[in-house]
Amino acid sequence: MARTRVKICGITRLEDALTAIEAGADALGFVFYAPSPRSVEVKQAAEIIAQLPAFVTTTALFVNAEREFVDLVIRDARIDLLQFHGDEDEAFCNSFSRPYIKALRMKPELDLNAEVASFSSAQAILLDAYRPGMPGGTGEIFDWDRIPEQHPAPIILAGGLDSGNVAQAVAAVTPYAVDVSGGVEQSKGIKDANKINMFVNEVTRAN
Ligand SMILES: O=C(O)c1ccccc1N[C@@H]1O[C@H](COP(=O)(O)O)[C@@H](O)[C@H]1O
Repeated sequence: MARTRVKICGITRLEDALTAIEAGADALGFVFYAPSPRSVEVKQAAEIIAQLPAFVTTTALFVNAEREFVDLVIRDARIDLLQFHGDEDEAFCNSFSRPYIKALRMKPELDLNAEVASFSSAQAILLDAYRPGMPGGTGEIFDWDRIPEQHPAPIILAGGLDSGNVAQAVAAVTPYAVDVSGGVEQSKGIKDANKINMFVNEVTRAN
């Protein structure tokens, strides 16, 4: 079985980015969604990213952003991958000069196979908890049994993960990667080094 990749999302400070990389994270996420408490300015993200070592994937998270804004972020920050967390359709997601992952929120009525099929150009599908009125970052888990054993695409598991449940999540779902934000924070937008280290260690232990 391939090693489960780890993405730490909601980075707002260089020290948190470097802590995550030192701990062994594969990818960092930057939230370009103003209502989020983890939202970053483009300049702020660009300055952090410019100081990162090689071989770390940088991800820009958007929620129903204007095309011009996505292009501006790509232009001004060294972004490797886009993450669309809103109601964007495949044509929009696939129209930029970067690969993308599409987040699907696990609404009770969601037809997962059909949704995944409608984003066949995505590099991976991120599955997150559903809470009405919140596009993500809920800190809540969902019923992992809803994910079929045969994954229709590479799955990034998200939603309420922390060092106390991530090993169980990896064992249950065998995702391509896990994504965490709130579970490794000391306060909104500020990461906790101990929590990051414990989280990555738990993923490693589960592999
Ligand atoms: O983190 C946010 O504030 C956020 C806002 C809007 C959309 C997505 C957001 N975060 C993503 O949500 C999931 C789960 O987060 P958590 O671990 O439950 O806090 C993750 O992919 C975050 O990147």
